[in-house]
Amino acid sequence: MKERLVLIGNGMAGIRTLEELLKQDSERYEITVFGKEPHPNYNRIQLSSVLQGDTELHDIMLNDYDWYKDNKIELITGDAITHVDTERQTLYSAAGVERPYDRLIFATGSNPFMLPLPGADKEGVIAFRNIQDCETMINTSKSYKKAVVIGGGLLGLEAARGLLNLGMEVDVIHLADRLMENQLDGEASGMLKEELQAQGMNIHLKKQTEALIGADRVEGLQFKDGESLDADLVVMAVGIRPNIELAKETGIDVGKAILVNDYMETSHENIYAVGECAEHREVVYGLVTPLFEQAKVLASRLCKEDGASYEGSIVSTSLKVSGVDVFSAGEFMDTDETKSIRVHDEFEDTFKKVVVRDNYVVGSVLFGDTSDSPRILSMMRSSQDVSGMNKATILPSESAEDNAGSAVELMPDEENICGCNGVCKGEIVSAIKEQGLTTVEEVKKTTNASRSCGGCKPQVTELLSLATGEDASQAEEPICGCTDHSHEDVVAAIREMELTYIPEVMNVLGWETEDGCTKCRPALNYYLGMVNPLDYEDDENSRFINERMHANIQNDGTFSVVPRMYGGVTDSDQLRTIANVADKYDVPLLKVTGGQRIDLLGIEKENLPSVWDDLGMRSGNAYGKGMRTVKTCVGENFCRFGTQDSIGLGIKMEQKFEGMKTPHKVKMAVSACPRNCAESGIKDVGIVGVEGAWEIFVAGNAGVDLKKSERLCKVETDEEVLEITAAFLQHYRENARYLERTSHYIDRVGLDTVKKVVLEDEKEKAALNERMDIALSIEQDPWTDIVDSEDKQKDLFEKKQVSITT
Ligand SMILES: Cc1cc2nc3c(=O)[nH]c(=O)nc-3n(C[C@H](O)[C@H](O)[C@H](O)COP(=O)(O)OP(=O)(O)OC[C@H]3O[C@@H](n4cnc5c(N)ncnc54)[C@H](O)[C@@H]3O)c2cc1C
Ligand SMILES: NC(=O)c1ccc[n+]([C@@H]2O[C@H](COP(=O)([O-])OP(=O)(O)OC[C@H]3O[C@@H](n4cnc5c(N)ncnc54)[C@H](O)[C@@H]3O)[C@@H](O)[C@H]2O)c1
Ligand code: SF4
Ligand code: FES
Repeated sequence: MKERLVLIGNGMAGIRTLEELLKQDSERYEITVFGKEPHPNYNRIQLSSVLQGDTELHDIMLNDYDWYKDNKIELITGDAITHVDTERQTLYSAAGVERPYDRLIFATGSNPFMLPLPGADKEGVIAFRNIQDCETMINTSKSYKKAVVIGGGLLGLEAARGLLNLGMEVDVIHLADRLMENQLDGEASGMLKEELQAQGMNIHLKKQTEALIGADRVEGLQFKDGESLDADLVVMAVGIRPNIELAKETGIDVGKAILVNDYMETSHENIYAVGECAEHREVVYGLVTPLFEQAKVLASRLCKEDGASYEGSIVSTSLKVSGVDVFSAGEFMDTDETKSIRVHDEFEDTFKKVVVRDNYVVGSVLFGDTSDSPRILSMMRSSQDVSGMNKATILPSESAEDNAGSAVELMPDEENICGCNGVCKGEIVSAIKEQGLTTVEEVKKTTNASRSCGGCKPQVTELLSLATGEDASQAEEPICGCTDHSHEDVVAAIREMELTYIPEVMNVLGWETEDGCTKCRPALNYYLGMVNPLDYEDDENSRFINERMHANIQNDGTFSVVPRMYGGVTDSDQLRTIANVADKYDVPLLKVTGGQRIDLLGIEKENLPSVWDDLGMRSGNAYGKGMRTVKTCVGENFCRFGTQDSIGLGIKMEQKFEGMKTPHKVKMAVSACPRNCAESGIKDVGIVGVEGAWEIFVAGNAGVDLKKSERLCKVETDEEVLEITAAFLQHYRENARYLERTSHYIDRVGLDTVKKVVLEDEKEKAALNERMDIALSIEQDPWTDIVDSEDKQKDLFEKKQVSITT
């Protein structure tokens, strides 16, 4: 019989230990994992990127449910272990689950430290540690304005940048006299403060909070110096505390955390600890690089008695805030025993400092240009004696590098590229050459490089380009972890092999998982529908919840309903109907949207079909990957400046493209003069009236990644606008990757490529229009469809759903 191994804590260190263990001996243990959070293992580090709008929540899963299934691991999520009986070698959970163990791993991580201030229990006072915190911040930003972050360390500043991106006003309250005082000296910290202030953060140093004020919800902060500040949201980021209560109650020796030896063994036989909950040689780590090193050692200990030992780690950090490059490692402050080399370039706004003690590099701080960080870290890790070196060469100037080749090219093979996962240049290059890797995703899968914070992705991409001779930044990436096939491969296969349904695509292309995942299923559903519009039967279960319910789910589980109003025009009958529906269903909030529509918020799920029926209006498709709205200005009908009928054209466009499905949402606008009141300059398709003609702009984007649209052409008639818009959108539908906005698509392929087809090739323009007409010919109003079908209503509103909720 196999030994039973139980892991408490389904986080980054614990699961990395299992991954390493499975690599060494996949058959040795029968494994059970308990995780308090209701998710499979995700990349906690990337919560900052999710908050900053660079990544979606569904992209940060490291091991989805299939991974556990495929490796025969029993996973129990949303349930905490509350008691360990070491006599009976049995664990007990909060939900009453009981499991025996032969070996037990504590990987319980940390809890965020919450300052015990009066008022700290008020609504709106949170930490930043998990998916729920991240969702709370995103949702709060939709209704509130003022955020205050307490703590100007790594976490606080990453949270503050995220909240700024979400459109909130942000104040950072910091206790020390400089930001990131655990990582930066005064000079670098001062430069950081200036940069963050320029980005819009209000930073308060040497400020101590005395109380949080407000009724039920937080309304402000009271400081020790008598000052106060308004706040709708307070995020505490003042450090973490190892989660060791359970270990303590079990009788395991603890100090600051669970005490472990060089093999990650605790004071109890067959009980181990790894990650932030472990204390090794008086050090508790709070970064993934050392935790992954511990994981490797523990895995080898679990496989053999004479495995490697853990000797401690040299840690380095980088702040993940876009536009700010900061790196810090080891001893960064000057002392009587150290000397430092420093270069402060006030023209380029960069600062570099390397600290040397007894002829060894022991620390560094880099600001503005962190390209030297892998080399410096490598010198620290290998304890390189620099006594014989010309000290100036420790910090080479950029121009010297430019002449001699890129920094990555010049690195020796043993130098680390990926700090988080400890992967050196030689390892990556051999993997690329020996296994014929061509994409960053493949390198990530094979070597782990770039799997955590993603900070090393540019270097990995450069190595790929150097090794393959191709520009790897343009390489096609696999759709997701279920397959090695790229979006382009899959679309080509669907066309060439005439594939017609999702399981067939997965089967023919050798998918690695049985049912795919939340990334590939919606993409395949879109591609199949795009290639075979007349024959493909849409797979509702492969859609995200909003698209399946034809309404937007809100933070309290209710839905928002936006009826279609072509061109943003309504009349008194429609308004009366909407008002009657709002009264009948006690709609808590009626709101005019940015797209000039009326949003009925707070509708209960079971009332959706009757609300749609009572409204008698078509769906505004405000929830889907497809055409959303055409916003219009009043134009020549009423405006003094208007020379064109913007409303008329807007309505024609909206009627033509209503229901169109696209890789991502598409927003349009028509303004009747260059004053641009309908904001045509930030839309996927924006039309602007000029004397006797229309200018067509494309690929604009509002939101987090603000981008001004690019001018496609100028035409004279409404018909030409419709024809060129259809050709442009069909080109986008056929060639963009699923979830790629028009702005990213044009960035990738270039506007000239699109112009050649859409403007210069009459035959292709006509063919694109024809294919667009076919696609549009099958679109039906989804609300009417559901209202008219009892079966569909039962299916959607009575049966329990298999959901893709993120
Ligand atoms: C927003 C953010 C950004 C970060 N950025 C970086 C970065 O850029 N670089 C870096 O190196 N580090 C970063 N970190 C730190 C890094 O994420 C942590 O060091 C790492 O996740 C710790 O791993 P762990 O497995 O020890 O703990 P965790 O990932 O916290 O996992 C522990 C898990 O155990 C569960 N658990 C606890 N008690 C029980 C119980 N009794 N029963 C069942 N389950 C239990 C917890 O719910 C948790 O899911 C960041 C952290 C945050 C919050
Ligand atoms: N990029 C990264 O590597 C990264 C990003 C986020 C989080 N993390 C890790 O997550 C963990 C938590 O991060 P953190 O920034 O909360 O911890 P931290 O301990 O690094 O920083 C906490 C900061 O809060 C300040 N502080 C403490 N009490 C305060 C008070 N009363 N008022 C105002 N400020 C106060 C401290 O001066 C300190 O600078 C750490 O282990 C960190 O390394 C790392
Ligand atoms: S865009 Fe020009 S025409 Fe339209 S409302 Fe504004 S000023 Fe008037
Ligand atoms: S350095 Fe963080 S993933 Fe490579």
